[in-house]
Amino acid sequence: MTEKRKDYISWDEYFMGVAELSAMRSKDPSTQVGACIVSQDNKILSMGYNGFPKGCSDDEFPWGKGCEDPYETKYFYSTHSELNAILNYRGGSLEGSKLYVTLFPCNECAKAIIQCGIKMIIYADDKYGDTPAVRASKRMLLSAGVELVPYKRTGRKLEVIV
Ligand SMILES: O=c1[nH]c(=O)n([C@H]2C[C@H](O)[C@@H](COP(=O)(O)O)O2)cc1CO
Ligand SMILES: [Zn+2]
Repeated sequence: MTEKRKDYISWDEYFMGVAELSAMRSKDPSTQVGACIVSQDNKILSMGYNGFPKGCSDDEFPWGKGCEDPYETKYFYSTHSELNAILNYRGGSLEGSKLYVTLFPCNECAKAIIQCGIKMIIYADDKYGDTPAVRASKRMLLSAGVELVPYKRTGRKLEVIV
C-alpha cells in the first residue's frame, strides 16, 4: 500500500454529515435541524440541533405546532440549531467561521450569525425560503456580507454503525 485511499469524504460531506447527524438528536416530531460551525482552516468549533433550553423538559414542554394557543406550541420554547451551535461554543471568537446547516436560518438566527462573525453559510434545504422570516433573514445576511452557499448533495450515502 503506497497510495492513499481515494474514497474518503470531502470537507463539505464531512461537515454537512456532522450537521445531519446532529439533527438526528432533535426531538422535534416535524422538523429536525442540525448545524456545524467550522473555522476557516476546517476545524469543527461547535454543533447544535433544535431543542428546548436546558432545564426545560422534552417531555413536559409542548412539541405541537397546530394548537391555537401559542403558549402551547413549540415555537415559544425551541432553540434553533444555529443559535444552539453559537451558544454551545465556549472557545472565544467565531469571527470568520463557516456555518453548515441542514435548513436555511430564520431571521432571528441571522441576527446572531451576523453578530458573532460567521462569514459563510452552507445550507442543505431551504423549504421555508418563501416565508417573510427567511426573506428577511436573507436580506440581513446579504446586507452584512455573509456568503450564502447552497450545498450540492453528492448523493453519497454514509453508513455509520453505532
Ligand atoms: O432555521 C431554522 N432552524 C431551526 O432549528 N428551526 C427549528 C425550529 C422548530 O423546532 C423546527 C421548525 O418546525 P416546523 O417545520 O414544524 O415549523 O425547526 C427552524 C428554522 C427555520 O428556518
Ligand atoms: Zn432560527
